[in-house]
Amino acid sequence: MCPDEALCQRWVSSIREQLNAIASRPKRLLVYINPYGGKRQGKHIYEQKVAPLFAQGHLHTLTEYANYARDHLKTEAELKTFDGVVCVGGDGMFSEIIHGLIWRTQIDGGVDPNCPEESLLPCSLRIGIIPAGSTDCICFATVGTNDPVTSALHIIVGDSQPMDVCSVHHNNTFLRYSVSLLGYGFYGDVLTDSERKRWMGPARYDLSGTVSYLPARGIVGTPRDAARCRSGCVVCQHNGQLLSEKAERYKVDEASDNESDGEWRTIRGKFLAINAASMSCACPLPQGLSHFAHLADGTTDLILVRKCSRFNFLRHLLRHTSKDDQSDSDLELDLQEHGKRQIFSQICRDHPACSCAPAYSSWNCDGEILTHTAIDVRVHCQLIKLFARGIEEPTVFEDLTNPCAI
Ligand SMILES: Nc1ncnc2c1ncn2[C@@H]1O[C@H](COP(=O)(O)OP(=O)(O)OP(=O)(O)O)[C@@H](O)[C@H]1O
Repeated sequence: MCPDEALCQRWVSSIREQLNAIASRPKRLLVYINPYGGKRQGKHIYEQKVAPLFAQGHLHTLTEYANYARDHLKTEAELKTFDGVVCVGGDGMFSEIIHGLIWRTQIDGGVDPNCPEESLLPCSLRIGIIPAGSTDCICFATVGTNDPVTSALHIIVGDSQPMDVCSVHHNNTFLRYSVSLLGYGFYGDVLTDSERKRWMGPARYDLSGTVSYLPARGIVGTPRDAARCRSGCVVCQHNGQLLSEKAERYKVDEASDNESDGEWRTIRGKFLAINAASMSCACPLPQGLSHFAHLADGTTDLILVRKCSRFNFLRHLLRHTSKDDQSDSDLELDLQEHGKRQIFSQICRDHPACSCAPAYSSWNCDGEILTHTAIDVRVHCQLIKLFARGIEEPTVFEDLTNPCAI
């Protein structure tokens, strides 16, 4: 609102000028709206909050059934006529979009998505997420807030945030793509058995497993260096550059095998949980499974939780809510307090181990159950791009404890 019309016009033309100067703004978007996600507000959120901000000419579709958007992107969608794809929904809808888009990109480019060794082609269309689901974890991890208008503005100005994607195969069959958490044991059972609370008794497991992995080499950053992935993350930029140069070298010299990637390592044992976190998996609280994981550094954080007492397992889970990582000593001290120890002992007594429980679990792949146990996981560095710019650090204006800011 502005009483002075001339001033108002100056603002409008100034803003238009600025927007026109941004070359990366999308002109035509393909929008999928899940009317049934979260609190069933997707359509309302899009119509009331987002559509009025978008220019005319975008194509929006209400999904008609689960996997409608995925299948449409895989086959029918005229992708060449769009500059980006927007999903209005939650993490499940986002997963549909990446499955459709990645698959289509490989088929169009002559890459076999069923082959676990293939280097996948990056998707050229960026993806926007208008949060309208229940958890909206991916939106939070890439934007820093779950607000439809903020997300719409990131789309309008054409922001770009690269993101790693893991492909998951069983033998030579493609199973799923994952961007957040792959978890076997505890996190698989939370999904399948949450009502029966079987997960409360980790001692019931006797999950003997073999995990083979290729340690990240030559890149910067470790899961314990306390460098959080934030807007303009230098770790992601550096590693993305390094890995794409390496991929180019492989292309030139087909004869070179993966020797220079280093040696595979194998760990055998009994585990309560086997997790691969490709992002911090943080919601506003708790801080996430792997606090210092990066969105686009070409690696996934492997978290192996060996068989331990219930008490220690609960301590491990509680540490996810703290600001530091698993080595946080304050929390250790906290838990030594007599009262808390008593509470945990009570929980453990109330949920005794079930000796008849089967000694297998399921993989939880970004919230979906996988039917196979033996899987191959490969990280594809910066395979997709989002209309986002990563989580931004609070500016001085948001620091209300700073009197200058007020
Ligand atoms: N028209 C539809 N009818 C039924 N299910 C649909 C339809 N469109 C999409 N879906 C499915 O609904 C599921 C849930 O949707 P969505 O992710 O939007 O919300 P949510 O599960 O509440 O949010 P979150 O995943 O963030 O917790 C998705 O797996 C998606 O495949």
